[in-house]
Order: sequence, then C-alpha cells, then structure tokens
Amino acid sequence: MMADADFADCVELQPELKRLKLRRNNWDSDTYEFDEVLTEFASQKRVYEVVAKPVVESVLDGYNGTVMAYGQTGTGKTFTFGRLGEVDTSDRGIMVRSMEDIFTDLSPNTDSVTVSYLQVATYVCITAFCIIITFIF
Ligand SMILES: Nc1ncnc2c1ncn2[C@@H]1O[C@H](COP(=O)(O)OP(=O)(O)OP(=O)(O)O)[C@@H](O)[C@H]1O
Repeated sequence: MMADADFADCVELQPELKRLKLRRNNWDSDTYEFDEVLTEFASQKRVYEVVAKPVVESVLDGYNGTVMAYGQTGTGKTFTFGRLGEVDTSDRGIMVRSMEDIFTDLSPNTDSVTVSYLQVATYVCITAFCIIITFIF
C-alpha cells in the first residue's frame, strides 16, 4: 500500500474562490478561474440554478438559449441533464427543471415552445449533451 505522501491529487477544486488548480508537480501549478466551480457535493438544484436557470430566464425574455455538457464518458452528463427524479424529486436534472420553470411561466393560449435535445459521441468517447430551448411569444 502506498503511503499518503507518495501521491497527491493533481486537480484541486477551490469552489469558494471559483478556481481550479492543476498541479504540474510538487512545486508548480496552474490556476484557472471560472464563473462557478461546483464540486461533487453540489446538489442538482444548485447546478441548475448556477448553470441553466439564467439561460431559462433569458429564454423567457425572448432569447434563444443553449445549455451544453461536454466531457469524458461517465463524468455525469446524463445524470446532470436527464434525471427525472421519479423516486427522489431532488434528483431532477436540468431538463426537467428547465421545463418546470418554462411551463410555469408561459401562457398556453399565446405561447409556443420548441425543445431540441442532442447527444453526440466522438470516437474517443468524449460526449456532449445539449439542450436548446426556444420560447416563441
Ligand atoms: N452528481 C452525481 N451524483 C451521484 N452520482 C452521479 C453524479 N453524476 C454521475 N453520477 C453517476 O455516475 C455514473 C455515470 O454518469 P452518467 O451516465 O451521467 O455519465 P455520462 O457523462 O452521461 O456518460 P456517457 O458519456 O458514457 O453517456 C452514473 O452511474 C451516475 O448515476
């Protein structure tokens, strides 16, 4: 068994600073700043509020919106977007939460909604998951 001192995480998340640190080695690292850094402890609600809710709100103001997840296979794109939350409603993903907010806001007699959903896989198993929402008044 390896002693703790023999290895260290090469990626360090600093959510409170909205930063991600990539260690090159023990004495050198690069730091990247983001609009938001979400850890594995972030709830589906928090992810929705940070990532997709602003897009939904702008859609409801008449703009087109796209939310896209991109990453290696198994990193959680389907979980983050597609969970229905049938057993536990707190599991609901971005697509369900977006629809809830859009259909709460619209007037069925005058408004029309189109939703496109796309999943693509590249040959190295990096996949992208995308929802495009258009709200037409
Ligand atoms: N935030 C999370 N909390 C708990 N489990 C998660 C979370 N995100 C992903 N998982 C689990 O990790 C596994 C892989 O997630 P998922 O299928 O969403 O990955 P993916 O990026 O869509 O993969 P692929 O590109 O192969 O479709 C699943 O078992 C899923 O339940």
